[in-house]
Amino acid sequence: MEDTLVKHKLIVITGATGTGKTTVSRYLSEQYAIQRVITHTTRPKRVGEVDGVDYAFETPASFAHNHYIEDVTYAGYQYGSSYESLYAAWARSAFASIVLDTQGAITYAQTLGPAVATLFLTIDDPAILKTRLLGRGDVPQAVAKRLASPEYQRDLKLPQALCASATVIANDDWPLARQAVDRFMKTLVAAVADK
Ligand SMILES: Nc1nc2c(ncn2[C@@H]2O[C@H](COP(=O)(O)OP(=O)(O)O)[C@@H](O)[C@H]2O)c(=O)[nH]1
Ligand SMILES: Nc1ncnc2c1ncn2[C@@H]1O[C@H](COP(=O)(O)OP(=O)(O)O)[C@@H](O)[C@H]1O
Repeated sequence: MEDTLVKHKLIVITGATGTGKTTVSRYLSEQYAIQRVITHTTRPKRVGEVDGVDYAFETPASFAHNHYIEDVTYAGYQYGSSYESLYAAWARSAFASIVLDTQGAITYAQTLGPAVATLFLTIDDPAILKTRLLGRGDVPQAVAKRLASPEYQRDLKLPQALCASATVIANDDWPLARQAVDRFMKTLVAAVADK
């Protein structure tokens, strides 16, 4: 494990629902060939989502069979990140990315230490998030349930435990956010090359 951590980086992307975590992880994959760590969930598939690409979709029974680095309950469903998925991503590229809630982001920062670089996404007016979720094609009842969850409220704010280490990116405007991601990547690549 020690050896693997020296040679690899994990970009943890966190923030509230709809702030653009998936958008950033797709951008990192397309622009920088950064592998996405596929996590597991019991929530129902949304329109357009593909099993094994967006998530490993599980039943409550099958969810229990994996080996998790951490797992959480978010808005009534289970989510977990497995060792198998992390190592599968790292086997294909030195950098990988994973999308987590803030609880998971704290666990990863504490467990993997300097191997982790955290991105926290924010938005100036959270009221816009509802429009984004509906625009994404989420079912209105699912959006209402998500926005009423304590996890949603919690993830709007950068947790104290990540204040010193996370890079905060405002995603009110995608072209500006994309530039901030590019600056973050430049710094990260330079830091790794320095070692
Ligand atoms: N801690 C943790 N959070 C996860 C995991 N997989 C997904 N999440 C987070 O669970 C939350 C809900 O994810 P999802 O249902 O896809 O909703 P979305 O954020 O609106 O796209 C998001 O904050 C995800 O980042 C995981 O394995 N562990
Ligand atoms: N800056 C932005 N302005 C407008 N829409 C955006 C922006 N960033 C992302 N989106 C859109 O908002 C929706 C939610 O983004 P997504 O990346 O799925 O968020 P998350 O993974 O954090 O829930 C998607 O339809 C996405 O295309």
